[in-house]
Amino acid sequence: MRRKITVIGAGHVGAVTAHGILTKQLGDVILLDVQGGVAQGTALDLMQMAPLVGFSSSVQGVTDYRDTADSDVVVITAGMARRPGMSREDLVTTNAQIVWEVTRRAAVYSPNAHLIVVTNPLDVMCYVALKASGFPPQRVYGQSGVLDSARFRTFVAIELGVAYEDVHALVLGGHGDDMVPLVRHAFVGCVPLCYLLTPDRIQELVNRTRHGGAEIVSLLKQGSAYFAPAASTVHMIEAVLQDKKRIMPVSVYLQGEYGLSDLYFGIPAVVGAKGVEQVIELELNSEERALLIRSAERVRQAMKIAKEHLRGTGACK
Ligand SMILES: NC(=O)c1ccc[n+]([C@@H]2O[C@H](COP(=O)([O-])OP(=O)(O)OC[C@H]3O[C@@H](n4cnc5c(N)ncnc54)[C@H](O)[C@@H]3O)[C@@H](O)[C@H]2O)c1
Ligand SMILES: O=C(O)C[C@H](O)C(=O)O
Repeated sequence: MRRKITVIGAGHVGAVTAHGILTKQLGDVILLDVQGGVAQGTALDLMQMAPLVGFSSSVQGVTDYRDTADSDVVVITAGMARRPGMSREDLVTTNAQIVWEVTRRAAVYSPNAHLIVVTNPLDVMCYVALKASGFPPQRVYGQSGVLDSARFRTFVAIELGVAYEDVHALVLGGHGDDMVPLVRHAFVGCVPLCYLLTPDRIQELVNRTRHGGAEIVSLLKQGSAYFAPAASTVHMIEAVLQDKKRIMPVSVYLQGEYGLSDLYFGIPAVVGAKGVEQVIELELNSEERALLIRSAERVRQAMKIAKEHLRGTGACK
């Protein structure tokens, strides 16, 4: 039997994620949006690729959560994207409300699903989805580090003129301007990055990675990136549905790991059929630890705003 994947939010990221799921034949897609015509129109457009691309899965655009019942994976992309001059945290109250509502409704119909959160500010929205769903943290996690790491790898590969897939690098921490690209853990082939570029040049690539989302927002002007974010999300869905046990940075609920508790934060994890199957604790030096703590502080500040907002609306205690 084919797997069922619901994508909530049929905007830029949602539509391209659905496209990736279909072309990789990962399962049937339900695309749900609060704007009915958007979900239906996008689904029809995607379906008409089938004879050309050769996939056999189906895609349906809906507005009714009953159509999402018994999904294996629910991807949450619903919400506002930022505009030039905004930080991701500026979206926190609007998107907390949306993510709370869509998660509660989806969770009722798919109590055994994995929830993969994409909406920003990412780490806070994962927390909102955890509380709204009541699911175990192992099945509620977020996409950010796969994208941030892909950006870092891309910039290094371009700089050195080597194949993108031969650059291995990890970006940890919150999905914000204080994210932590781990230079000591970056390799080109088997060669440490610090042997290949000067510290100043590496720092420039680190800074470009940290602001990689904002760079695209400032160019697009109407919204934020979506091709690489969707590809990153599909990479995670594939790891879950095919039980790949891939190691990737994921926003996971920390319960003491890295000395942090009760927050979602990007760290390397093993992702497979059970969701976040293992959290990997890297040996960090004092400078890396300090950067992670600064990033965690920023996530906590935005979490506080989200919690106060949701309490104020009566959504949660
Ligand atoms: N985590 C990441 O790495 C990452 C990357 C890119 C974008 N994002 C975030 O993903 C979100 C979506 O980005 P986008 O570019 O697709 O935006 P978009 O505006 O193109 O699409 C958002 C969609 O959500 C829908 N929506 C809003 N409220 C809804 C609700 N209550 N129920 C159902 N659907 C609802 C809208 O109608 C719209 O179609 C943003 O918050 C953005 O910041 C995160
Ligand atoms: O930058 C954004 O607002 C969208 C996303 O988080 C990204 O990193 O591209």
